[in-house]
Formats: sequence, C-alpha cells, structure tokens
Amino acid sequence: MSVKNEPSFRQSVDMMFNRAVKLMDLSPGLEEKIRVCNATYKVNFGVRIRGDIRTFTGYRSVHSEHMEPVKGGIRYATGVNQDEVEALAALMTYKCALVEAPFGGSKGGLCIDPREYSEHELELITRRFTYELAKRDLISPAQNVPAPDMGTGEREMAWMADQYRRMNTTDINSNACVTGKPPHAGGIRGRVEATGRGVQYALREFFRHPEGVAAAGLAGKLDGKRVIVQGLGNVGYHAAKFLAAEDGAIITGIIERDGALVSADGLDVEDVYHWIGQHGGITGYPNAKHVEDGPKVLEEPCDILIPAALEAVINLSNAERVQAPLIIEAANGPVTAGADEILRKKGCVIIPDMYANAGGVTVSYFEWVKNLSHIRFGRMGRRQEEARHQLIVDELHRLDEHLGDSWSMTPDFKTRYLRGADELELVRSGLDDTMRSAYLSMHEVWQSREDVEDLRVAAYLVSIGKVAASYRAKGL
Ligand SMILES: NC(=O)c1ccc[n+]([C@@H]2O[C@H](COP(=O)([O-])OP(=O)(O)OC[C@H]3O[C@@H](n4cnc5c(N)ncnc54)[C@H](O)[C@@H]3O)[C@@H](O)[C@H]2O)c1
Repeated sequence: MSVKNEPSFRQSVDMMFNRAVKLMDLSPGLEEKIRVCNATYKVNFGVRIRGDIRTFTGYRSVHSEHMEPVKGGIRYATGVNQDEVEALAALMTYKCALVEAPFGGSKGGLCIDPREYSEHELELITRRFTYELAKRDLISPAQNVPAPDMGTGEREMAWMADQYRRMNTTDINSNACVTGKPPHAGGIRGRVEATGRGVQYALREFFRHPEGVAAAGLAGKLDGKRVIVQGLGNVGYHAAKFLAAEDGAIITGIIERDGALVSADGLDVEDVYHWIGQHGGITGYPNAKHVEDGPKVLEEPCDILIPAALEAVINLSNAERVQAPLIIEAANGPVTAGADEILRKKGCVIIPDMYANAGGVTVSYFEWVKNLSHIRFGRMGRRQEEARHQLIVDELHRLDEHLGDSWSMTPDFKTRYLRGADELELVRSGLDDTMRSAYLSMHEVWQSREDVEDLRVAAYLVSIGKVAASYRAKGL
C-alpha cells in the first residue's frame, strides 16, 4: 500500500535506517552495503486456470546475505510490488539480527487475491511459483528459506516443500526449504501462532519495565488494558486471543477489510474469528457495534493499538488523530516514517515491527534446525527423559481422572501426545526467552543513550551493529 505524498514503503524503511546510522560510527561504504537490497528477482509465469492461461507476477528479493540462508515470508496479495518486497526483505535482515536468528533477509510475494481461486487452483499456482523460484536457488534449505506471510499459511508451505522435494529428490534436507509447514508435514508445533504469541510476549516484557510503561503514560500491567487490533488474520487473531484469554486485556475494537467492530466491554475474539471464517468478513456480526469506516477506529481511544494487517495504515493523514499511547507493530511497516515522527512528538511509544513480529522467524528458526537435525526438536538426554517420564505418567493420571472416557486414546498414543507437548513447551520457552532478551538489548540502548529517542532507533542500532560486525568479520 502506498500513500499519496509520502515516501514509499522502501524509502520509509531507509529513512528509519538513516535515523539510526547517523548515531553510529560506520564507514559510508559499509552503511550503503547494509542499506541496499542485494537483488530482486521478478517472474511472470503462466498457469492454465479454468481452461485459459493466466499470467501471474511474483517476486523474491534478497536484501542481505551476510548470513545464509536468507529468510523471509511469501505474501499473496494484489498490492505486491518490487518496492514492497524490498522493504520487507530489509526488515527481515534487521529482524533476524535483532533476535539473533542466523539468517540474512529476504521476502517474496505474488500479485494475487487468493480469495478468487479455488484450493486446487491455488495449489497449481503455488507449485509453479515454487518451481520458478527453486530452479534459481531462491528456495533452498541452504540459501533461501521462505515462510508464510499475508495470504499464505501452512497449506501453501506444505505445497512448496513438496514441490521442492520433487525437484530435488536426493536432497535429504529438503524439508528445511521452507518453514511454517504443518506439524504433520515436517513443521514444528507452535509455529502457526508464533508471531501472535511473540506479540504477547513482547507486550509482557514491555510491561515488566516501568520506565517504558511510564514513557507511554501508562501504568500497571496488561490486565484491563483496552486494545484495538487491526486485521484478525494469523498474527492479529492469535495476539488478540492470547492477550484477552491469558493476560486479561480487553479487546475493544477489531478492524477488518469490511469495517470494524467495537465494544467497550470487550469483544469475544474467538467468536468474531469464527464469524469471519463463516461469512468472509465481520459484516452482520450480531454481538457488537459495527463501524463502516474501519480505519477511523485506529483513531479511537485505547491503551494499546495493534496494527496487524497492512503497511502504511498510520500515515500523515491520520497520525495526528491517533490517540493510543502505545502502538505495537504486529504488521510490518504499519507506521510510515512521517507518521512515526508525529507520533513520537506526541509522546506515543511504538514497539517496532522488527522486534514486535519477530516471533514468526524465531520459531521458523527452530523448525529449520529441527528439519536439518532430522531429530525431534529438543530431544532430551536419557536422565532428563526418565525424569520427564514420571511427569508424563502423572499427567496421564490427571487426564484420565479429568477427562474419563472422552480421553479415548491408547496409552501409547497418550505418551506420544505428551512427548509432542515437549516440543510445544520448548518452542514457547525458546520464543519467550528470545523476545525477552531482544527487548532487553533494545531497552538498554533506549534508556542509556541520550541521543536515542525511541525503541525503533534502539532496535536499528542493535541490529545494524550486528550486521556490520558480521560483514567486518567475514569480509564482503
Ligand atoms: N504470518 C506471519 O508469521 C508473520 C510474521 C511476521 C510479520 N507478519 C506481518 O503481519 C501482517 C499480517 O500478516 P498475517 O500473516 O497475519 O496475514 P493474514 O493474511 O493471515 O491476515 C491479514 C488480516 O488482515 C485483514 N486485512 C487485510 N486488509 C485489511 C485492511 N485494509 N484493513 C483491515 N484489515 C485488513 C485480512 O482480512 C486478514 O484478516 C503483515 O504485515 C505481515 O507481513 C506476519
């Protein structure tokens, strides 16, 4: 999405980058090397759909190869263009560096509205797009590892992995060519909700630090905070659901493509999500007030605003009217560089995208490692296994007592089920740990340096520092 009279998404990311590098001591050459996108590949390919050949345009951009493979999602949306994938690829570089996922940055996209195609047609299109990318090493376990993004999910990743495998039958690591696959097709438990879960962990960590909370003019914890979410897709749905169910936040607004729902008493996220699933939008949802002009709800009073849909939704045209004291950028680039400045001057605290939505790539990293190691993630040593065994036996007793006949599985399956739960526990604790330590690294810079005004610049300083160190150590 581009906004009139504002820099493009790519330029906006560069302006934010420039604000940070001004405070660093990098040589101009290195600064330029980090900023620019290494390469962007554009493909136009044909697929026979409903008896006729249709041409689709796709992109894969590689921003930085200071670490390989490079990593980043593939987006299916009509607005996909070169500027957008390059901006998103750059953000991936900074994001991976910030959370210490050992990847360079990449991103891809296909200009398509997936709602216009049947599942079978989407599979044909996805397989063809995968073929086009994989034959140029733009999908490869060692070089470029996509993941889900807007408009794609586990299903598309499973098709991509299968297509890659067919093209590389002797590659024993083929499963690691994409992440975000379903757990029964080489994925990892906890990946599907990882980005939303990461948003929750990021907010929890933010509220552990009184200086940041006070800077936003807030107090206390997440409990009772009024939250507005834009986009009830993968990221927005999971973030809203976990914040409401586990932290006592009140979801007072949900903004979707076809308007917004508002309720001062709080919306039932699960109920709204199911309504959207059944009806294709929020229109007609009976248990809340419907606001036709959805984006207007971004300006409503609340404690925390979570844009979790598109880029540039908070821009020069509405930033002045945004009332939220705290914005967490679950989406990539939801605040333009111009809006960022306005909000900063108003005292709004922004938890920046490169940190806020890093949960996805963090758990993708776990999945990639699991695929490469060909071993169950977090497989334990014998002594730990024995201790764990006792816990499993106890847990089985507990489930038998509570669930009785409804827990109608064989003891063997129960054991395996609970062993599977180990993976989820490890994923969650690894994600929590990552989100906490990445926050601390930004927070420390934000609070200790007078010249660092906000968390975004702090995040850029930390991540650019790491990318620069990597280039210096390895040479170019
Ligand atoms: N999926 C991930 O793991 C992941 C990881 C990191 C960042 N992100 C970022 O999060 C954002 C959302 O991604 P997602 O995976 O949740 O996508 P998604 O396709 O699952 O969901 C997007 C949601 O936004 C809604 N939406 C679309 N246009 C809208 C509009 N104009 N106004 C209001 N709502 C609108 C859609 O209806 C949908 O419910 C993107 O910026 C993406 O880059 C996603």
